[in-house]
Amino acid sequence: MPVFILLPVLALATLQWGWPTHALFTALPFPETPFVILFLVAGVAALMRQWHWMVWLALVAGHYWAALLGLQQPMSEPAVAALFFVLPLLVTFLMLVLTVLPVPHAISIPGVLLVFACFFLPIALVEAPLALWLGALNIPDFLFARPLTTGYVTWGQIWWFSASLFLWLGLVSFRYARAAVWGQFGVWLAILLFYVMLDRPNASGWIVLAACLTLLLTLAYEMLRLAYVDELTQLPQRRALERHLKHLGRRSAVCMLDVDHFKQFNDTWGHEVGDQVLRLLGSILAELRGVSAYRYGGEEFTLVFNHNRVDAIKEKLEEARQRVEAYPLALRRLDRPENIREGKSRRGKGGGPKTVHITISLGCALRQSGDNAESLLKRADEALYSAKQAGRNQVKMAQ
Ligand SMILES: Nc1nc2c(ncn2[C@@H]2O[C@H](COP(=O)(O)OP(=O)(O)OP(=O)(O)O)[C@@H](O)[C@H]2O)c(=O)[nH]1
Repeated sequence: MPVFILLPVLALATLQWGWPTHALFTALPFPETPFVILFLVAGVAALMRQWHWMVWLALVAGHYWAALLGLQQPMSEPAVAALFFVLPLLVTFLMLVLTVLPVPHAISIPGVLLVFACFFLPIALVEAPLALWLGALNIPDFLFARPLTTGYVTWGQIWWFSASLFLWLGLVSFRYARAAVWGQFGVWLAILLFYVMLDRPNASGWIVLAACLTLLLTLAYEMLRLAYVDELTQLPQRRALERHLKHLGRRSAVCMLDVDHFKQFNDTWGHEVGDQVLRLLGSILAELRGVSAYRYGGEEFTLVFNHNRVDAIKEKLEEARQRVEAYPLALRRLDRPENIREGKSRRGKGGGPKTVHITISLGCALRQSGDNAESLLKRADEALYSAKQAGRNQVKMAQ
């Protein structure tokens, strides 16, 4: 899980509380540091074609500018207190919307408009008569009360932040456990931290640095996954396998496996269902303990064992074969009727979605003296070929 993406924010929070007077926090290298860092990260994101981060960078920049313009005066001024109350609510809301809804490409007209909106909306709040609006809304007084003797955070903000925190935790743990959402969560945490450490020197600048570092880590993690992880099955792909094979121990084994009659399966059920099968196979292989699974390419997968105990290897491969064979694959989507009337007439006639079963063949080679990665894979491939010849749905060990 890419939790480490939150490290910059957690480190800043820890340092701020542990060593609030540390020289690091007394000054930034130069006043424009946050904007320079924002442009640098935007440059890296553009170089990597990760345009979706532009909207987030615009929002962080807009928030920073709004904080510089509106939150540098005493909190006793009603306009400042109102901005302090409303700005985090707006930014949190925008961040949640940007995480949940699809964002247009940043180099399209809607994308550019969104980048501008995310930058200027927080700044526009500085000029808006917020104190007047809040007064007209008849918000209960206790929401403006401060529960802590230090700092300025109000009960209203605490409620809002807590509700948002639950939403974020739901997003990162259930629907999307992707690095991008952890990065977005990290940026939000950085903004949250700003309101807690508002009275510290250069708080707004340090928050921008923490948010930018979070985005950089997210970018690095996303790029690493792009290079090493197969998008369809979520297994490490061939490049990762090659690295593993380079450092293979003397006692090891490699197994090649592929789906039986997969061409026929694709022709019968369509490529999309074929993809569904590969995804399922990926998740079954990923769950096997004591073995590293890779997508070799197409419908071929590779398993690498860091030992050469034949019985244990055979048992594990047999376990994989049986699990795949026993798994009932529901063909819900393709079984869906062409028109509504047909669908209605079928309903209630029982049966549920059609299920199919697939099988795999496996060939395994134990590493022998003089074997290199290439020869080992070749022998495993030959064993796979003999499993196919022997009737498929079985395990064969190379001689
Ligand atoms: N859906 C889907 N199909 C793929 C993918 N990669 C490769 N294939 C298909 O896998 C099939 C492989 O077919 P073959 O190599 O002839 O093997 P097979 O039909 O499985 O026959 P045997 O291996 O002898 O049992 C081809 O039809 C490819 O199009 C993929 O990512 N998705």
